[in-house]
This record gives sequence, C-alpha cells and structure tokens, in this order.
Amino acid sequence: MLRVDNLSFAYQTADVLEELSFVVDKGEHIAVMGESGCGKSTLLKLIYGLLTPSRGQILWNDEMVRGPLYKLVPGESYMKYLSQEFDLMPYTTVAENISQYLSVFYPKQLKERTHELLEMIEMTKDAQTKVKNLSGGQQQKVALARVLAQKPDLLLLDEPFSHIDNFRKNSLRRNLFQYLKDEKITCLTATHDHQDVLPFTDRILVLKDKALVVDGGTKKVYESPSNFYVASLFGEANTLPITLLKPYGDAKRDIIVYAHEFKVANSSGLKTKVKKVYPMGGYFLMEGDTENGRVFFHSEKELKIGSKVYLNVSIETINKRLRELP
Ligand SMILES: Nc1ncnc2c1ncn2[C@@H]1O[C@H](COP(=O)(O)OP(=O)(O)OP(=O)(O)O)[C@@H](O)[C@H]1O
Repeated sequence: MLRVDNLSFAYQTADVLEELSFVVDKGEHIAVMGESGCGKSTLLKLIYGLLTPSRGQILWNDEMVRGPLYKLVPGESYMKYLSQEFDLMPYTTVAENISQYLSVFYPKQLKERTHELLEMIEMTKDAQTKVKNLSGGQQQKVALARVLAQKPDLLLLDEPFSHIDNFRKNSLRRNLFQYLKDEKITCLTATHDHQDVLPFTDRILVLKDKALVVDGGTKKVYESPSNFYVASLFGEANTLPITLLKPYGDAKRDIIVYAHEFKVANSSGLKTKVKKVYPMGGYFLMEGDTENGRVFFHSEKELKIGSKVYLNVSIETINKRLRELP
C-alpha cells in the first residue's frame, strides 16, 4: 500500500504541492489529472524519490521512501518510473534496452521476458533495431517495456502514450493495463487524456492550485464532476443555470452538462443559435449561442451555421447532477 501523508513540495521558493494526503491499495490503478503545470510530474517524482518533500512523507508498505538527500541513486527496487524523457541507450538495440536490468545469469528467462514485453508493445520485429533509429512513439514504447522488465510492485507513468499514434495507442493501453491488473501491479498514471483514464483506472486524483481537490472512483468523478474544472478534464463541458433546462428547478443552481449529453430537437428546450461546426469524425462538435452565453453540444448531423435548434438534457442526467451538488 502506498501512503502519502501531508505532502508539500516547493521548487526553490515556488510552492507546487501543499498538504496532499491519499492512500493507494495494492493493485489499484490511479489517474493523476489536472491542468498543465499543476504538479502531476512533481508528485510522481516525489513518490519515486527523485525529489525530497518540504513537509510530509511517503510510505510504501509502511517503509519510508527516501529522497535524493538520503540516497545516491534515486528510486527503490520495488518501483519504476517512466518519465517524459525516455532515458534509453540510443546506440544499443531495442532488445538490449528492454533487458538492461535483467540478470544475465539467467539467459533463458532474460530471453523469454524480453520477448514477452516485445509482444506487449507490438515490436517483436524491431528487436534488433538500434534505438537511435526509432521514432519518438517507438522509443516511448521501448521505455515502457523497460520499466516493466523487472515486474515492479509500483509503477509510475508520466504521460505514457503521449508520442504514440492513436491506432497503436489503443491496443497498447489495453495490453498494458490488462497486464498490470493480472500481475497486481499498482499504477499511478499522470495524464491529460481521458481515454487513458475512463476504461482503465479505478480512481482519479485531481490536482488544482497546489491541492488535491478530488480523490474519487473514476466512474463517479466522471458522472458527477464536482465542478467545471473537473468536468473539463473529460472533454467539452458546459455550466448552465438549472432553470434553463428544467423550469421548476431551483433558480440559483447551475449544473454541468457534457457536450454529448445534449439531445438536439427542432422545438422545445434550450434555444440555441448555431455559431460554429467542428467535424469530429463520427459526430459534429457544435458551438452555439444561448440566452446564457456559449454552449458546446454534439450533433450526429452537420447543422447549418445561423440555424436555430433546441437542446434538451435527460431528466436522469439532471437529477444525477443535482443530487451531487453540495
Ligand atoms: N525543475 C524545476 N524547477 C523549478 N520549477 C519547476 C521545475 N519543474 C517544474 N517546475 C514548476 O512546477 C510546476 C509543476 O510542474 P509539473 O511538471 O509537475 O506539472 P505537470 O502537472 O506535470 O505539467 P504538465 O501536465 O504540463 O506535464 C510548474 O509550475 C513548473 O513550472
């Protein structure tokens, strides 16, 4: 179990994290989310022991994680950290990079393990290619395989798929997170991409203004975001006075509606004038004007700029959001 207690950290004089406390159970998958610069990477570096907390402590199975003031070589053997810089050996092969930390005294196991990881990252054909000749996305996959080689108990991933194309990203995510679940490897993933989060994590930590503002189950955080900042981590969201959607509602309350939760109708609902159209492949993201200001919504059909439509939200969604309001 990972325990973070009252953790604070400052670079020189600038405070980055203040009094964070949370616990992660063995085998849990956690997403660390928040706007750029909110301290996601810093938190992972603190947990890995690359930085020393200003206050508070980090414990893994009741053992204190030692920062660089106490250890010459940072990091504990039971954990691995995949940073945004891949830190590979460019002039050696993919297979050599992956097996770098495996024991040469067990050549059979070394070969099998390397092959298993090459299969996971779908790069068996590139085993003998030198890393310097790989693309950024391929290097990121090799770096990922390398941190898995020794089967860590705790894995810290910083934007692990940021360089990988969508086509391969999806299968890599499925392979990786299934493997981590099967092996009961605890994992914290810092990410901006909700597609890394919704299908694969158990819980979400949201950072804002140096603090941990949300610690909750993934489904709950997504379905009942506590505010607009949290909802925006999952895509286009809107904040609307409840009266615009439900005439008998409490006039002072706003609710959050994701763009995909609106249903477009020809009459009755929130009157909206179409302003902009963004083709998204399977649907159109629309920007519209209402009496309350700008609104984002999805439409299956391309709507004409300047046309008037009416937006509706299901009563289940409204009730769900109202229940969760403080
Ligand atoms: N080595 C450093 N020295 C001084 N300030 C730093 C250093 N590294 C990061 N910072 C600052 O600390 C804050 C948190 O940075 P961090 O990289 O942890 O954010 P992040 O949430 O991971 O951002 P991103 O999503 O863009 O990767 C930022 O304001 C950043 O400018």
